[in-house]
Amino acid sequence: MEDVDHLAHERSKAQFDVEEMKIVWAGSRHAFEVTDRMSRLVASDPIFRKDNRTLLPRKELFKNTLRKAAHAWKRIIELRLTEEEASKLRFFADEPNFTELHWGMFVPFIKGQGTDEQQKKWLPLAYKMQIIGCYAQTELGHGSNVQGLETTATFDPLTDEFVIHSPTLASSKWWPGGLGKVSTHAVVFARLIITDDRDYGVHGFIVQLRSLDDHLPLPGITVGDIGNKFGSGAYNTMDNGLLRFDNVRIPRDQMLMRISQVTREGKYVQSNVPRQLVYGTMVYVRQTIVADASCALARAVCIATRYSAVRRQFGSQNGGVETQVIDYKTQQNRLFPLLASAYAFRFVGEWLKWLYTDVTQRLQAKDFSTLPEAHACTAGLKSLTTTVTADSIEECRKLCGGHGYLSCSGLPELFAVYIPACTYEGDNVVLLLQVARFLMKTVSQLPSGMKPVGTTAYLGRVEDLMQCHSTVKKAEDWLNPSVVLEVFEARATRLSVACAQNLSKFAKQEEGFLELAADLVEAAVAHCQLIVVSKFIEKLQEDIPGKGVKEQLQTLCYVYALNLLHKHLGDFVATGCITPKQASLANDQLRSLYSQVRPNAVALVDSFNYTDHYLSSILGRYDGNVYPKLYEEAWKDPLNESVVPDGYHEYIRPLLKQQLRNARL
Ligand SMILES: CCCCCCCCCCCCCCCCC/C=C/C(=O)SCCNC(=O)CCNC(=O)[C@H](O)C(C)(C)COP(=O)(O)OP(=O)(O)OC[C@H]1O[C@@H](n2cnc3c(N)ncnc32)[C@H](O)[C@@H]1OP(=O)(O)O
Ligand SMILES: Cc1cc2nc3c(=O)[nH]c(=O)nc-3n(C[C@H](O)[C@H](O)[C@H](O)COP(=O)(O)OP(=O)(O)OC[C@H]3O[C@@H](n4cnc5c(N)ncnc54)[C@H](O)[C@@H]3O)c2cc1C
Repeated sequence: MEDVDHLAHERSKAQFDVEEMKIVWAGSRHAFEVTDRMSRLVASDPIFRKDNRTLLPRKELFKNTLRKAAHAWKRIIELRLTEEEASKLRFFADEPNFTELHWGMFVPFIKGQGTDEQQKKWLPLAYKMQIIGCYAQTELGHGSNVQGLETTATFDPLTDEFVIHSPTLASSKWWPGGLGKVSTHAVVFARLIITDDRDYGVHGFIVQLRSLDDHLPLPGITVGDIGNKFGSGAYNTMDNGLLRFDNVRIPRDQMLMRISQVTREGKYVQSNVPRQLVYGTMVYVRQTIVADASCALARAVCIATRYSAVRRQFGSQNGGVETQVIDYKTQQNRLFPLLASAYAFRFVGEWLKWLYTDVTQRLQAKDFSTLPEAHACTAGLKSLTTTVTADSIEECRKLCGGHGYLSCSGLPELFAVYIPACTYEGDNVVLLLQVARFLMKTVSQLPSGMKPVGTTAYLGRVEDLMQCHSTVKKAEDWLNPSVVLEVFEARATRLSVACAQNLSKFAKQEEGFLELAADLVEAAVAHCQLIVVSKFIEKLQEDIPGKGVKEQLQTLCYVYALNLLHKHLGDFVATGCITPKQASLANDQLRSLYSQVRPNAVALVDSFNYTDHYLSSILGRYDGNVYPKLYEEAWKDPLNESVVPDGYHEYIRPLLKQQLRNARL
């Protein structure tokens, strides 16, 4: 097969230093080097092959995942990889499996909620994978409403134990990843009941589920997989599980006791910390999901951009070549905002990581003041970025036309793997309602002179923002960060204030919340979009080296903001932040920005530095050699192993003969 770069011409048009942009995308030179090394290590190892995933029956698929996870662990030990390198290796192995929950939730939960003694006991076992853990919170009948969980943990003072029990079918644990077939232990969320029969609400407990000798469930435990999920391959590599307890006894010291304790005498002692800290692992994971959203979106956009540059339709003159579909303004209008969103989510993800680290340090110093904001930001940005990413993967599939529907485009499996992100770690609507509560609380405190800080600081300028009008007079006026920021702040303020005013008309605030939920969600989205826009603008204040790199990012930042403005025109115009004329100027400016993105588009997706192994897409191949490889791939399908298909003699031949006989009659 020829070895040429079909996209070389595209790459030659780039107006910026791609190698420097790769470093901006990775976050630092060090991060770039680690990511690059780990992605190549995985790509060159045949055990991490994944091109056959969608064709394997579930049992084989699952066994193969176990094999890969074991191999990944072996390589991590052999190569003495650091925690950072190991997590990148798992990321590029690119197959959801139990280790995500072990490292991503079980370990962080013990770190966050365990006492020093508990950490000393459990963490070394978990770090060496001598035990494998999962996070068992959700139940068959209860997911979003954590306070409604039914599993009980009743203290027995006679034996100094907790008795873990599933009182109803609805209380069966349902969904935890890694639970179905692998985990030996789980962090179990259960209602704490003490001898006085008082219910102290949900707490976390470490429960051993399976024997460390023969992997059989321990007495009183019923455990299994919940069954096949959406799509082929995809998330079916994960053993999401079900779990029931029949009066299972665990020692008292297996309740995670950093936040609250039960003494030997059965006394409940609450540390001087907010009870919401029991939800801390969710805050941590939501923050990581935002960073993952930019990776998944970038992956889909990389495939769609490269393919749009390869694919040609219409426009041939005098027998010449047809037009590259990336040159159509409609294609650009659908694709370039997604490219801009990938970068926007990357930077807001970076900032959220900083916010999370900051709040963690404050918590250690017993400063809980920024916890509500950290909760609102992680919940809101998790919701916003996963919703957009899930929708955008599907849009990228459509941008690739018919070929996008082939498994080997990589997009169907990516979509199937990604969409549950809109549900897990908090349903996206439920999370936006949490943001709305935070906003309503902030607005209600304004009259008392309370100065909002952090991401709600803009609400402190409520009087100005309720009245301001954009000064834009010509299209280029939109290319000004303060002009853009002001309209996003004004829109978010006006939507929040309108909700607060409407809420005040209800005698009972909770009734108002239920009735106005749809408006509240819109106000929350406006607030979250403002955060993303403002963090992109802040990123551009940094010193960014490399020829043309900052200019490209500036262009993408305006594409991101002006496209949002165009999509939510109703909000911006109805709240009087901009006039219809200014909206039309924004649209003119957006079109002209697309022309600036166009020559750089392929280089901008090259800057993600994804290997062909990670992309697993023929349409998104680095060399753009799409048609020969699609042709080759078709012949690999098991259906093409024989010229005449199995079933011909039973079903096709008799049918044809019957039709022939009928025709003769
Ligand atoms: C092609 C192949 C590709 C392969 C790719 C492979 C890569 C795949 C992608 C990456 C994979 C990433 C791994 C992810 C694994 C997923 C694992 C999933 C795990 C789970 O889902 S675990 C279960 C998660 N469950 C939830 O999130 C439940 C959601 N519900 C809640 O969080 C709460 O119940 C609530 C927040 C909705 C309500 O809480 P509560 O009842 O207590 O209610 P109130 O509303 O009354 O709140 C009281 C006050 O507490 C504050 N609060 C609430 N939560 C928090 C918090 N977390 N932190 C701080 N404060 C919190 C509220 O704001 C209230 O405050 P107020 O001041 O009193 O108003
Ligand atoms: C792939 C996957 C992996 C998972 N992994 C784990 C895991 O490892 N551990 C674990 O414990 N759990 C896990 N979960 C469970 C997950 O956390 C829950 O599914 C999630 O929290 C949503 O809860 P739910 O399913 O109860 O949805 P529901 O709350 O029943 O939502 C159903 C619908 O009702 C709406 N709704 C609910 N409440 C409200 C409200 N107050 N106002 C307005 N609308 C509302 C929602 O928006 C949604 O449209 C996983 C789920 C999936 C899909």
